[in-house]
Amino acid sequence: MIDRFGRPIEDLRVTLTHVCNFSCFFCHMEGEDNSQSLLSPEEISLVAKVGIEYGIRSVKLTGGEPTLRRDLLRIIRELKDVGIKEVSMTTNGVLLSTLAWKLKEVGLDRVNVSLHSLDKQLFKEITGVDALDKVIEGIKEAIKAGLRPLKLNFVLTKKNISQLDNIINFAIETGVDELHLIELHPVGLGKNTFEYHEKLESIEKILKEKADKIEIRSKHYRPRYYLNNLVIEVVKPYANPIFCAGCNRIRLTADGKLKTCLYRQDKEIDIMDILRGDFSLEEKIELIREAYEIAIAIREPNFKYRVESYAPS
Ligand SMILES: Nc1nc2c(ncn2[C@@H]2O[C@H](COP(=O)(O)OP(=O)(O)OP(=O)(O)O)[C@@H](O)[C@H]2O)c(=O)[nH]1
Ligand code: SF4
Ligand code: SF4
Repeated sequence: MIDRFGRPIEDLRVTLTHVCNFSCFFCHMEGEDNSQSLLSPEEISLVAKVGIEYGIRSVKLTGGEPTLRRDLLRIIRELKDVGIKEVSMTTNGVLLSTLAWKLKEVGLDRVNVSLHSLDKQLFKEITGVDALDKVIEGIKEAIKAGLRPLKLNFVLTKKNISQLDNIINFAIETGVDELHLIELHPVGLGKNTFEYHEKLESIEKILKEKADKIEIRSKHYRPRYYLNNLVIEVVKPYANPIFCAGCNRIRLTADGKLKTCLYRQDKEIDIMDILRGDFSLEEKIELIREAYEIAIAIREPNFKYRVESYAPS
């Protein structure tokens, strides 16, 4: 089912918790307010299952840090059981070395791991935690366990731009499948730290010259540059109407809202009362269907017009 702008919903992005064991200075917290409430594995899988009727094929688990959920394995298993084709997770990687094989066993297909620096001191400055070695261990274990394609997330800022070449070399040597170069955006803490914003254009120019092959992904029309068995994907979500035109996702917040856009708190539908209300399963399913239909009807690209200059000078 497509929205008024011709965009399908295919991917459900689920915030499992707002708690995190890192404190990155740019954390966007998925555009959500901090909350204590948590949806249960059954509630999450019910929303996903109804979503399949509207086109949902994949689920991305995120946070906060999703590995802090004690019932993470059950959540993944239930999502696979209700028929979600691909379940992936975005993580800071610090618990991956102990969890990778268990995650694979219950059906997790792949992971994205954040890695913003290979310099220990800078890693700590960015994330607030002295955990670089542990994260590297986690990345290696996840590759061994077959959580692939394994993607590294590198948020480019003025603080870590000097790390980029090291990260590319590390990715190639370690057998990482993709490196995502992500632009800092002014959401969550990023609002107050946007002074560290760095444009990606000059890096993209070099990638264009060096790449063996260039592809455009249907999700967000993201460009993908092939370089020595590594795919470098450029993720420019801010003030980019092309990115929004290719947006195929809808979100389920930690406190039970169907959220139509990272940036929009005015375009979400609270379904907690449906999930926790005194209804039969059939009634719940019907009400969740109605919520999806409203969400699709009100969904719109956040950026519709090109903003040429948005970075602070
Ligand atoms: N504005 C906006 N930014 C997004 C969206 N999806 C991803 N991003 C940005 O991309 C970053 C990395 O997202 P991930 O969860 O690692 O990856 P993904 O976008 O699901 O991509 P794949 O795993 O490759 O499918 C996020 O932290 C955001 O900064 C989106 O729909 N809107
Ligand atoms: S690891 Fe992710 S969720 Fe945790 S603070 Fe960093 S950006 Fe935020
Ligand atoms: S509409 Fe644009 S800003 Fe909103 S979630 Fe989709 S890609 Fe992100």
